[in-house]
Amino acid sequence: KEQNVADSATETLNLPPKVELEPKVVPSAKVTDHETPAREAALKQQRAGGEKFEFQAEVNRLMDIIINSLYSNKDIFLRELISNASDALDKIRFLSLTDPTILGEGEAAKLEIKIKLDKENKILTIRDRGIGMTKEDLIKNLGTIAKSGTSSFLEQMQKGGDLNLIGQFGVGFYSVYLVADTVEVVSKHNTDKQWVWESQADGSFTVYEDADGESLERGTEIRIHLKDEASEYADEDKLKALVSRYSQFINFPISLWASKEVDKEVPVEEEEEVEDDVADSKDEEESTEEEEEEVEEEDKPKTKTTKETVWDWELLNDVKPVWLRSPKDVPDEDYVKFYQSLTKESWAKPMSWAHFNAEGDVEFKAILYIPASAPPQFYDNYYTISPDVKLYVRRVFISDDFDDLLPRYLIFLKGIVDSDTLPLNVSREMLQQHSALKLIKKKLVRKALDMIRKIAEDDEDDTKKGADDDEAESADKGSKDPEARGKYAKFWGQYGKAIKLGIIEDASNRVRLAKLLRVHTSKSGDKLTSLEEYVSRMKPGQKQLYFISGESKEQLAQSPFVEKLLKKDYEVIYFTDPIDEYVTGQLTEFDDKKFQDATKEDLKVGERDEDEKKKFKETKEEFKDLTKWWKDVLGGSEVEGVKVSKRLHRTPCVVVTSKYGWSANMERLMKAQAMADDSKHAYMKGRRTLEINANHPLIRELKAKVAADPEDESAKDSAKLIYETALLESGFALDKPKEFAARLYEVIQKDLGVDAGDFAGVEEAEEDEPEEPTKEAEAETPADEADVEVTSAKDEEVEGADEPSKLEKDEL
Ligand SMILES: Nc1ncnc2c1ncn2[C@@H]1O[C@H](COP(=O)(O)OP(=O)(O)OP(=O)(O)O)[C@@H](O)[C@H]1O
Repeated sequence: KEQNVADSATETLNLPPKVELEPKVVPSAKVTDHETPAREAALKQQRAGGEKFEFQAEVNRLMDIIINSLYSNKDIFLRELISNASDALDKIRFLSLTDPTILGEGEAAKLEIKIKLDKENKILTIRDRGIGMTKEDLIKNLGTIAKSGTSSFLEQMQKGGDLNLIGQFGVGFYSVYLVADTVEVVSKHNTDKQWVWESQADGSFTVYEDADGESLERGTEIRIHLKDEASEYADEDKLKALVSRYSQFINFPISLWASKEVDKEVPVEEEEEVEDDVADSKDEEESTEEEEEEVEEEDKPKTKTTKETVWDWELLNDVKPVWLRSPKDVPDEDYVKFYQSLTKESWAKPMSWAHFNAEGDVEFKAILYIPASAPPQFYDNYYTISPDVKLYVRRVFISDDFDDLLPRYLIFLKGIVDSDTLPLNVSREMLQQHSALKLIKKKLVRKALDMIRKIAEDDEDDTKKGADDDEAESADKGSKDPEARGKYAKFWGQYGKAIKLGIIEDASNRVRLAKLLRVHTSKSGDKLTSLEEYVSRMKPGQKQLYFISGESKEQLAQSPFVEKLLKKDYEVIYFTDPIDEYVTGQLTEFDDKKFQDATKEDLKVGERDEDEKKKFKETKEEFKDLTKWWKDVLGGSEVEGVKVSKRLHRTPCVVVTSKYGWSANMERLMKAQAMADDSKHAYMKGRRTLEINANHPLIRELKAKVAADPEDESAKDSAKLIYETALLESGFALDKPKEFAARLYEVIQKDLGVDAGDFAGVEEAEEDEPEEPTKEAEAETPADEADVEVTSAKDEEVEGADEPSKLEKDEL
C-alpha cells in the first residue's frame, strides 16, 4: 500500500521515477556520522573558525519569549519546519521549470523531505532537497534581519496572544527553540558552498563552512538537539503521529527513518536441535500418526521464526493533493484540515467552501474557501490587501499572491487553483498576460458567486423548514448544514460591503451579485430581505422598486419623501450605507423592474385613475400663480422650479433632485469626504425642485396671502423659510445658514412679542462694553462683588422661571 502511495505521488507530482530501495537491516537508528568523535572534532575546529553574529534585537526578544515560554503545544515546531521545507521545495521546482538541470540528477533530483531521529543523542534531523540557502541567506534569513511580521508577533505575544500563530507572522523557524537548546542548520544552495548556521539561542549565532560534513548536494538539513524537557520528541511513534498530522497537505513525500519488527525465518542451530531431540524422546509413548509427518519434516532444513528490527524510510503522507481527489471522496473534515494547513490557522473553520473541476476551454481544479470572518480592517485596506489563492500549474506551485485570479471584491477568498491549461515554462509576467487566465478568472468568479448563493439558499430552506417545524411543534430541524440558519446573515455581516463593491465594479456579474444583495425595507423589520423577496411582495401594478437613502432606517421611515408610498402600502428599501449611493448609481434595475429613488423628481406613486389625473390638473392650475411667484422669490439659481407634489401627505414641502444628479444624501457624503473638492463636482449636484403639498393648511394660507398682495414682504420671508426648512428636512445642508437663522429668529421674535427696537439696546450695550476689561478695571472690581452680581443674576433667573413664558401662555 505504501508503495502504491509513493508511486501515485511520483505520478501526480511529476517527480522523477522512484528508485527502488531495499529495506536496510541495520542494528540501530544511528545513521548520520555527525556525532562520531572524528566528525565532532572536525566540527569543533570549523566552528572555531566560524563567524559570529548577533541576533537582531527584535529577533532576540522573540527567541527569549519562545525559550521561556510555558506554551504546552510545542508540537507546532514540526509543522513550521515542514512548512519551510515544503516552501523551499516549491521554490526549486518552480525554478526548474525554466532550467531543468537545476535539480541535478539521481538522489539530488528527488523533491522530498526526510526526517530522522537519533534517539541516543536526542538529535532530530529534518532534511529537504529544496532550494537551500547561501551563506548570505543564512545570515539574513535566520537572525540579522527581522522579518516584517516580527514586531506584530511580539505585540501579539505581549497581549497574551497564542504562540500557535507564529507561522502567520513569518517567523515560524524560531519555534524550533520550543524544543531545542542547540540548532544547526546545514544548507547547500546551488550557487554556494555548504554552510552551517548554529545557535544556542544565547543572543548570537555562528556561521561556518561545512567542509568535512556529508554533502547535501542541495537543500537544507536542520539538526535539532532536543532539550531535556522535550525528550518526548525522541520517540519514533510520537514523531510518526506528528509528521502524519502536519504533512497531510504537503505536496511532497515526507518519510521518517523508522524501524519495524518483521518476522524472519532463521535456521535452527545445532544445540537447539539436540534439546528438541531430548524432548522428543520423552514424549515417545505419546507419538501417534503424527510420527509419519515428522519423518517427512526431518528432510527439510530446520528453521524458526524470529522477530527482527528493520530500518527503512517510511512514507507518512498521501501526497495526492486534496484538490485532485474527487469531491465526493473528500470528507468535510479533510476540507477543514486543508483550510487550516493553507491558512496556518490550526483552529480555524471556514464559513463555506467549493471544490470543482472546470473542463472545456480551460481546465483547472480549484477549492475556494470563505473564511469565517473578513480580514482585519478589510475595507480600509481594500485596495492593498494581498490575494490569498495559491496558483498551481500542473501540480507545480507558482504563486500565492497572483493578482489576476480573482477580482478585488472577492479578495477575501482563500484556496487553490491548479490549471492544466496554463503553460509551465513561462515567466510569471507572461503567465499574467495569458488568455486562459481571463477564462479561469471568469469561471472562478461564477463558482464563488454560486457558493455564496448556496449559503443563502440553504439558509432560506432551513429557515422555512424551521418555520414549518415550529408550526408543527416538531423538535427535528434537521438541515443539511446544521449551522445553516442565520449563516447568510453572518456572511452578509462580514462580506456584504464586498458584494456591494462587486455590484459597482463588476458589470458582467451585476445581476448575479444583485441577487446576493440584502437590504432593510419598510416591511422587513429588523431582518434583511433580498430583492427577490421584495419583488415577490410587490403590489399589483407596481412597476418600480422604491428606495430612499440616508443615515438610518428610523430616520428614513420618517422622511416626507416616503409618506405617500408608505400610506399606500408600497414597500420602500432603506439604504443606509454610504456605499449604497454608488450601488444604486450602477444597479438601475432588477428583474426588469427599475429602481426608483423616492427623493427624485420623477417619482410616480402607483397608477392614478382618470379622475385623480383630472383633479390633479385642476389643483396645478389653481396653484399656478403661487408656484410661479415662489420660484421668483427663491431665484433661478436656487431652484429649477416649484411644483405641486404628488408624493406628500402631511409635510408641507420637500426639495427633490433631478433624476440624473446627486441625491441629497450623496451631496452629504461628498461633502464629508476630506479631500473632496466641491467645485469640481458642482455639475453633479442634482437640480433642485421645490414640491409643495397643495392640501397643507400652511401652503393654502400662503396662497391666500400672495393672492391678496404678491409684494407682501412677510409672505416672501415665509416662502423662503419654508423652502429652507424643507431643504433641511429633505437632507440637504444649507448654503447660507446665516440667512436662515436670521429669518427663523425673526419669526420667533414675533412669536415671543419681542420688539425689533429692543435690539438697538443690545447693540448699544455691546458698543459700550470694553472688549477686554483693563487691568485697572479688574483691580477696581473686588472679586466678591462680581460673585454677588452673578448670584443675583442667577436668582433672577430662578425667580423668573416660575413665570410662564409668552409661548407657554399661548399654549395654556
Ligand atoms: N528549509 C529551508 N530551506 C530554505 N530556506 C529556508 C528554510 N527554512 C527557512 N528558510 C528561510 O528562512 C526564512 C525564515 O523562515 P521562517 O520560518 O522564520 O519564516 P517564513 O518561512 O518566511 O514564514 P513562515 O514561518 O510563515 O513559514 C524563510 O523565509 C526562508 O527564506
